[in-house]
Amino acid sequence: MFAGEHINTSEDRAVLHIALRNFDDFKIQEEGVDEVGGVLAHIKEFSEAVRGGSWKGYTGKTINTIVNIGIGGSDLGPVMVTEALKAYAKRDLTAHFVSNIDGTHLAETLRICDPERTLFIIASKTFTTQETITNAESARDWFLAAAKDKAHVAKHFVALSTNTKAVTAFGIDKANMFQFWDWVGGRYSLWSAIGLSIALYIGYDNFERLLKGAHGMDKHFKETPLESNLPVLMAVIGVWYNDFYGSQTHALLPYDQYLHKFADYFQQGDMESNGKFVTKGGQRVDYQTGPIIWGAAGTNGQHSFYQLVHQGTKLIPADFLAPATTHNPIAASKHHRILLSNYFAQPEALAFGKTEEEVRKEVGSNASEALVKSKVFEGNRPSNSILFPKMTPNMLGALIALYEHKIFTQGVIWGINSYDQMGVELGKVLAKNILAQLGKPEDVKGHDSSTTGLIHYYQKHRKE
Ligand SMILES: O=P(O)(O)OC[C@H]1O[C@H](O)[C@@H](O)[C@@H](O)[C@@H]1O
Repeated sequence: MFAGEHINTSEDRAVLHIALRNFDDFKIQEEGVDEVGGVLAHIKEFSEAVRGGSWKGYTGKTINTIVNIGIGGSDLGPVMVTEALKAYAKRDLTAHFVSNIDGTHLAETLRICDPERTLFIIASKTFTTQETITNAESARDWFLAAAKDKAHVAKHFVALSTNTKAVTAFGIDKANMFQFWDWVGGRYSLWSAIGLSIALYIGYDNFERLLKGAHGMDKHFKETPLESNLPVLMAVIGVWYNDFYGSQTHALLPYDQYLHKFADYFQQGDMESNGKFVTKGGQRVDYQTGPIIWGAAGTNGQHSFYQLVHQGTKLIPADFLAPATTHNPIAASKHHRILLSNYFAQPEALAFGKTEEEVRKEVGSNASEALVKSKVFEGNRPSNSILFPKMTPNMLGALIALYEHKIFTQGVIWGINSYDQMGVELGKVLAKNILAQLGKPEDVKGHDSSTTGLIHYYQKHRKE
């Protein structure tokens, strides 16, 4: 990976998200790598102009709202990072993220935007994704309904993409385009131009700290002996439970409200990378590959799904993550102490449980056998605990890179290509065919009885 080899074999591409945060440290040979510094300089210049007020809207007002329009890797990274680092945000710049094609997502966002002070960021590696382009066109129509003159689009729309031709065809000036390259996978792209919304929200200096934190983990991963290599340790522990103990999922449980989107982010990062059933050589695997990633911020999960985690019939390896120091020490950090006491207690309970003997002592001799049995915790349920000083840009960068390299290592062990995503294509093609048939019942052709019946029901009951 670090040498720029085309390890994304099906697409004949290098995998070089590490080059986006390299700061000329590792020598990397690949076309475009030498342009990373220029794009970062453009991000710095632009974010400082918007945040400093020198970039004005079409009526001369400053920008106080950014709307990132993108989906998947062009949305989830910026969403997770801007939430995780909200403590570093200027509170006079609001960030919104529109991803779903459901008109509700854009409508509810535009309802609270002022066209004179809103900057739209059209984020799309391919600049062909149907949801993003449709949302971008509707946002442009909304803007022009107020601004009237197309010349004003340049002040309120920028693009993040590898596809210059499509960007200019959409009507965004090349000067307002922030470029990245094919060797940046969508789910690994928050370090690239896709991170513009992050730089606008927390400032370029903090965005750079995020990059440098990730670079530190890159160096650790590249240089540390396997037995002390954090991504490798997490990878092999995960393979151990996934492939030798049959666990089907892996829970990410951050005891930090700022990290409440962490599991959402790695649903794409892990499941779109390692949700594969064919090896790079084309053989169907006869072993388990990528786990189902899920999770929620603690302590909320404890009041939702921990019953199953503790006493269910599923083995669920879990990562518990927490900062030793909070950004919000309200009530003299009483809240943080309670949060952390739970962060320490849950893995202990999962590992060591409660024996029948301990339960009997608690409930007394009159208790029914059924009651005693229902209060036993079998324990022996595995978890990793990750504790770090504070949720800072540098630490978040290191944490994300830790998981990126864990995913890489597991993909290597499973012999799969972690960097293509053939599985997202079929649904798109079928949807396109169905879209063309939604007019009249007689247009509906070539589907199974269930799909046909559903479409006919929709055609009968819709009110448009
Ligand atoms: O950034 P784009 O090109 O709009 O793609 C958005 C998303 O589309 C698909 O779901 C996949 O290809 C994802 O990997 C990608 O992140």
